[in-house]
Amino acid sequence: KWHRRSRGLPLPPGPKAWPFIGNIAHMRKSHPWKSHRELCEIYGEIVNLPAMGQSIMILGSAQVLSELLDKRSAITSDRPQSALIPLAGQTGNFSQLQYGPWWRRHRRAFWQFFFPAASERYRSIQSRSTQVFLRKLLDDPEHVVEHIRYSFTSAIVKIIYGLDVAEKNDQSVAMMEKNLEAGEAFIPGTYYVEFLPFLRYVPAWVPGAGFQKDFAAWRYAAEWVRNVLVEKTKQGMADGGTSQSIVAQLVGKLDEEDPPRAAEDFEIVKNVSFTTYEGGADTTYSTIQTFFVAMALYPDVQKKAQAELDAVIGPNRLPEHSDRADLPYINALVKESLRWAPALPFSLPHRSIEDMEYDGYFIPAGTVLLPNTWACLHDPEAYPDPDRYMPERFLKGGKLNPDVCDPARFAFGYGRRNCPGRYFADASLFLNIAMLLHVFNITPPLDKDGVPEHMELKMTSTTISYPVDLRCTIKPRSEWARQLILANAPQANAETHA
Ligand code: HEM
Repeated sequence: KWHRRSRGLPLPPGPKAWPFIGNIAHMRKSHPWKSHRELCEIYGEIVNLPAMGQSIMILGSAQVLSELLDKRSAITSDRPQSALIPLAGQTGNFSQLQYGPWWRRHRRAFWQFFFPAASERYRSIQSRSTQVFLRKLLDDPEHVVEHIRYSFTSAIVKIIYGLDVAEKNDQSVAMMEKNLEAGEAFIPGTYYVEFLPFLRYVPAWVPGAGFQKDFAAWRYAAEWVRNVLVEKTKQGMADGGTSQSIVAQLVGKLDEEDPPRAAEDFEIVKNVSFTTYEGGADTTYSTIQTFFVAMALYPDVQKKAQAELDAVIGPNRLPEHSDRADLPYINALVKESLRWAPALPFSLPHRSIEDMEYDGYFIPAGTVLLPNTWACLHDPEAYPDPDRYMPERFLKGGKLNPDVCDPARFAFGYGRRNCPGRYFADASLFLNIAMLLHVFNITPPLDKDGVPEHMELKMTSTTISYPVDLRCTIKPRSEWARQLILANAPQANAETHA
């Protein structure tokens, strides 16, 4: 039967697999995108790496990604269904849904608010949250990580739910943060229940089953975010406070004449709002953090960017979205920040739903396809000297060079599952980078004697990867920059609404 299915074609090559556990050791390696690139150097652009009875293949080149995930997207856009998804409360996260009509309804509901023109509607909210971010950095530069988080959360929660987030002790933020922690469960090999699903039935009191407590807390947080925030928006719709939000618009379209359909659509409202925060939070957060590290390590790049901002914007105002076309170097910085240390180095796994052939090899239906995004963005042929942060690689004659492959092509994923929030994310990155560099100098951390400390880029080995060390010195460029921040800082929300 196998011979008929495969038509005698071999599986792609790969390292020798152990009986039953297969290549699980390869899956559990730290920074697997680096070790998997080494495997591709030995075996080729597609490597067979079965583990625990599951067919798994690494896709390690731009060519194979384009052929399998973009061109054959109709049969490679499914997701593997891990036992961890329901355990961690992520059943409502549509980025985890199987390819099919139910996923498509979610994606459509999302896309109507985030296609390129729709994404422009959020520019004033993005500007406001970035201005608050500048003010927070001015007052308290030590807590840059918390300020990045607050800036993104306040913008996205306003857009999705129409709610204001308090600066401190906001219950919604605490719950969303707890829910994001569930991402840890998906780091391959963290929990054995991923490979031995029967473990999910072991009660929490059994020695060694402490993981059940982690999962219960994540499930609680996920359900809280899915239900409570949507209810708050519905309450706010009565007095108009939240009526511009995505949730309010989706709720307004529910067909009350058809209760079963309305009930399904309401589930989609809850899932889409939940996924918007999950999809955008850690990714944008990671890329902005990477940008801070790059600026501290590459002062020449920073100076060039500031020279461009001085010439185009000047000292009397902050950059805006409408300045984008006049700021090619800043645009190059956005691209290089997405490339240098991608937020999702391994993207998200895809899964094939039909048998297929590629380059003389057989790829059976049900294979998990792992895209090595990091390897493509660090391919020395496409991006010479890839470990160096060098925005100039995207420029020619002072303009963006269309001949250099846009990192967005890899960083935002592939085919029908590619990131539907990419236009929103890109606008957010541009505005943050332009505003930050216009008013701040970012340099390495100083020791107690004021001497710059050693700094390097080290990324976490997690699905969404971010810099391990973000200590840097952030100071206003001069008195005019300080005044500009103060003059533009909107009042942040001091009260908790929860
Ligand atoms: C720098 C920022 C971002 C990066 C690098 C990024 C990257 C990605 C990647 C690699 C995927 C998986 C694609 C695939 O499976 O092939 C993805 C999926 C997704 N992203 Fe983003 N993303 C970012 C920001 C955002 C934002 C701001 C939002 C929401 C406003 C968002 C919403 C989503 C959603 C909903 C999915 C799931 C799509 C699906 O499965 O159909 N992302 N993103």
